[in-house]
Amino acid sequence: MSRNDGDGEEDSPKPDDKSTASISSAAHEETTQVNALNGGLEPGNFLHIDHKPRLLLMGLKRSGKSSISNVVFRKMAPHETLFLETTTTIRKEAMHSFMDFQVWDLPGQIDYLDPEFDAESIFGGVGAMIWVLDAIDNYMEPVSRLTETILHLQHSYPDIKYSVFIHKVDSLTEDFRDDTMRDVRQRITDDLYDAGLENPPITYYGTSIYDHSIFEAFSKVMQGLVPQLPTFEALLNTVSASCKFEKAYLFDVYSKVYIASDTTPIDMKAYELCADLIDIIVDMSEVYGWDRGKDQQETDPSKAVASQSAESFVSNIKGYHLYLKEINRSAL
Ligand SMILES: Nc1nc2c(ncn2[C@@H]2O[C@H](COP(=O)(O)OP(=O)(O)OP(=O)(O)O)[C@@H](O)[C@H]2O)c(=O)[nH]1
Repeated sequence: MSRNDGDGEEDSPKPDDKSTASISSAAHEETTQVNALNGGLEPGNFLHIDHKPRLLLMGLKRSGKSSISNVVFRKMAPHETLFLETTTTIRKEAMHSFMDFQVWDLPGQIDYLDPEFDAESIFGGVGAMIWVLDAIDNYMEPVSRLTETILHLQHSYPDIKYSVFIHKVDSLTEDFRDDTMRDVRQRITDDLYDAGLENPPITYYGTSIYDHSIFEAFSKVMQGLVPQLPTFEALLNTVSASCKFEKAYLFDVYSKVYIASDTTPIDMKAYELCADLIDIIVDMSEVYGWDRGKDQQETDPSKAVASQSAESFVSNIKGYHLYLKEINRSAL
């Protein structure tokens, strides 16, 4: 697919044009609902059946956890989240990409630090925890709940990586957003320092479901769980250098989370355009696509890179040329 903007630009990229490759994985999602109570979370049952890195979405009620999960993994329109009901069960989203992830949305009303609670069933095997903090609400309680949680878990589960999504920042002015982010960060750092934990492994992101910030933040968190990240980055560096791309991403098409990118700085405008292009391609393939014998592709690497894979080129959109090429795990 290509487009000429009418000012004489040709469809093919020129060396000095901005070209961005988004290389996307064939992936699909599945969702399982499980009972949040201990009885429904027996280790060895579904928890440890496979060793997919697990990512937990935690935070107080109404902070926005389910909205994030629905917008990123189920393509829910952001305004539809206004009608979401309180989550009472753990919701699992599985992402089958170059690496299989599980994302668990934990109900806000359960006290996971209760000694009666079977912590191993939730936190055993967790790679990363995202703490969703509502930036437009009083954040004293979520900050103290987060620090309690980290202090409680740090000895038994020292490998968990923590991220704080300072969420709903679309409702804040830019200045207030920066102040809020600084303040939240300072409070968490101070509280943990007072409790004896210096330099906690926490990363902070300002997020909103109403723009691409949530996808960008999720991508960064996921990348922290990809052991092959340096290899992917090196491969993407090679692709960029050989093809004279300004930036190359490896996307999971269904979530628009990028598993890796080359090591040049992220250009948010280019990322947003790539994400929009993926939306268009996925929507069009749902209308005009055909069954491509997925199983055969998965098992036969030579067929995986055959001509049936999706490919798209968009010329000179806001000064960028976008090239999308579908690959899947067996092609690597
Ligand atoms: N302005 C704004 N509102 C948001 C955002 N994300 C979520 N919301 C709203 O926040 C409200 C609560 O969202 P939920 O996703 O149900 O919150 P939750 O954390 O899952 O709540 P529980 O299920 O009770 O634990 C909804 O009305 C959402 O529309 C955001 O980025 N910006």
